[in-house]
Amino acid sequence: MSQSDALLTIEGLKTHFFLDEGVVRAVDGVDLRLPLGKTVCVVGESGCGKSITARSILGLVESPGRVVEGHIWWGAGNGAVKDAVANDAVAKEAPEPARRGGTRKSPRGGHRRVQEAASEPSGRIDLAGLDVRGERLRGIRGNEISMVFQEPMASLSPMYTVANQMTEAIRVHQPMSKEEAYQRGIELLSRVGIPRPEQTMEAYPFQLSGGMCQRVMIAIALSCEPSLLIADEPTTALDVTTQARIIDLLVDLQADTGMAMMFITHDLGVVAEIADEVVVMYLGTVVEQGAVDDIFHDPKHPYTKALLDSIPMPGRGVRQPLRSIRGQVPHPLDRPAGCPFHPRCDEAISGLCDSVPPPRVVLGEDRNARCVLYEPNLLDEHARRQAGSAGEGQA
Ligand SMILES: Nc1ncnc2c1ncn2[C@@H]1O[C@H](COP(=O)(O)OP(=O)(O)OP(=O)(O)O)[C@@H](O)[C@H]1O
Repeated sequence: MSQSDALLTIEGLKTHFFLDEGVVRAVDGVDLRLPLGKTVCVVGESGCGKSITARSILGLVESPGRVVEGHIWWGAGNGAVKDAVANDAVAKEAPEPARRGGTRKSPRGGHRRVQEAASEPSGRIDLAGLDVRGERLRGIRGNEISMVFQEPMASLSPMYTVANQMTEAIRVHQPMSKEEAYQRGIELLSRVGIPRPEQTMEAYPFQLSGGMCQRVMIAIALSCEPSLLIADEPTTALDVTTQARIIDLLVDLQADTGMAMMFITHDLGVVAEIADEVVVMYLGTVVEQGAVDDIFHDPKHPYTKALLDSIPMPGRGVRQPLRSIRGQVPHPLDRPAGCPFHPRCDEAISGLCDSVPPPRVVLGEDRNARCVLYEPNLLDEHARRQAGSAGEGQA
């Protein structure tokens, strides 16, 4: 992926919580890129900062947390979003529907707002620099970038019908009469596979199943035809069959609209099924990012290897036992020096990994890992130092 293909680029993002007990460095130097029109899955054990990274993008981090450093660049550089808009116009005239990735089939011109947003002198907007309560970020949130959360029931108000909530959400961002918004709501509910949308519009959320509520939330998220949908473990609260249906729905919608998707999950099976790229997070940093096949077949970071060793994989053989990752993710208040993964790492180098923050090493155009094992200069220097101190010991 070239720089110009990135819809969202996060650089050195730090989001900290300022507690009486100390500073929780929930996100502590995240770098990642989301390409236009692709699905990027973010994985990692509980507490490693996946949700807070997503919330930081949208300015939804609650006090006492806040973004303290870094950039969240929105809108592709070098006019790529504008190119996508132009391609979109071409796609509308072409007989074939738009393809997965890059451009989008949008009967309503959903990229228009990104184009306006990207028409800054730099071509991109730094979301980290915007006032979290300001108009600008509110305009982008739920308009260009939408989010679907874990708990659909908690995201919908039990006091209002689906129709109330949908029409209100639609009218916040689009100039429509109540009647038009109602009709649009019905269209959206059928699009997310709700069989009797008129009936569902009149229901209260507590009258619907968890899966139906999540479909309603997805319909609301799609109402503005976002360029990016962030889905934060959208199926965790649902039973297995419903989980599979919701994931299929998201994949279909993504292919249909060409929106990019940032999908946060613990489930590596889902990652294998839907991801174009994978971001692996550990204790507030991205330890590896790459194309899904590379990550699964040639993982570089010891943490990625350990995660993959802990799940059943086709071809591994039934007799080979699964290995759990030893130890636990440390609390961010108790962050180890050097590489945060070193106390649990089978490949850690004493005197190096426990003291030197690991560099982010670019391993290919779309591939990077944050680990000293891929930085020959550091390894050589460490080996020289070791040899030097061994020599002194003998003298
Ligand atoms: N309001 C808060 N106050 C203090 N610390 C917080 C707060 N919210 C999150 N954190 C801390 O930030 C860290 C990252 O949390 P986050 O929710 O992003 O993890 P996660 O990777 O999404 O985990 P999970 O997979 O369990 O959702 C955790 O250590 C968490 O305890």
